Amino acid sequence: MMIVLSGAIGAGKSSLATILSEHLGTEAFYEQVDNNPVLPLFYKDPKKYAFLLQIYFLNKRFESIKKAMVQDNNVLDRSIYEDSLFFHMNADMGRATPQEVKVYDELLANMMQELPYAAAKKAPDLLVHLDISYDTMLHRIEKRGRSYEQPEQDPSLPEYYQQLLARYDGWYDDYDYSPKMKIDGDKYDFVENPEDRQKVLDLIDEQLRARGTLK
Ligand SMILES: Nc1ncnc2c1ncn2[C@@H]1O[C@H](COP(=O)(O)OP(=O)(O)O)[C@@H](O)[C@H]1O
Ligand SMILES: Nc1nc2c(ncn2[C@H]2C[C@H](O)[C@@H](COP(=O)(O)O)O2)c(=O)[nH]1
Repeated sequence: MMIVLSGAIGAGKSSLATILSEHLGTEAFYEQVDNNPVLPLFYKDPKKYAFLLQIYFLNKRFESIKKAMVQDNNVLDRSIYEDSLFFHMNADMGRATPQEVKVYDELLANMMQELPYAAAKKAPDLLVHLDISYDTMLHRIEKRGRSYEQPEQDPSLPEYYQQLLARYDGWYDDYDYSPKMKIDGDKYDFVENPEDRQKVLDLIDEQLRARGTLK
């Protein structure tokens, strides 16, 4: 069983990946963040580092998907399908050149052809999208405390976060690589509240059972 999680920054993907993998007895595969040397550089100088960061993420994501595919059961914290959303938004903000966009889009398309998803042999069994409001996003980013993501470090970040959330709405509506479901990340505190956690796990189990993925 392969489950992929999606959602904006601070939506709760890593937290839910841990909870869900423990619940299902599967392995969680996390995005490369704390040991990512390019991420702090990107936040300091997005125009200079947007393309490099994107290549870094794409390479790490591909590596992680290859490792995940070796296991039969896994949960992936963020899907490869969201990478392009981030990069195109940054490009639209003038942080990447049309040539960089072309190279990236072609590289992504090439790499996607190598994934078993492409042959529809092993599309994810379910995409679980964590939907959050802007206020929740800011609160969670603050709670987690990565310094380079804090709006006090850079007054342009609130606008960046708002744009990102707005793009996610359309992205989720258009996503059609696998079955999908949305969880209200404002409503359920699956990190601190055991009842909410159980409700979220029940919602996911229900979707997996309905599709015969979970007996
Ligand atoms: N549903 C939730 N309710 C309360 N706190 C949450 C929830 N989801 C995540 N958090 C908290 O928000 C912060 C960001 O969560 P994280 O799982 O790292 O998000 P993501 O991986 O999507 O960026 C963490 O401090 C986490 O404990
Ligand atoms: N420019 C991009 N930034 C990205 C991408 N994927 C993740 N990120 C950033 C956003 C956060 O600051 C951090 C980790 O994201 P979480 O949602 O896991 O907190 O990395 C990307 O493709 N491009």
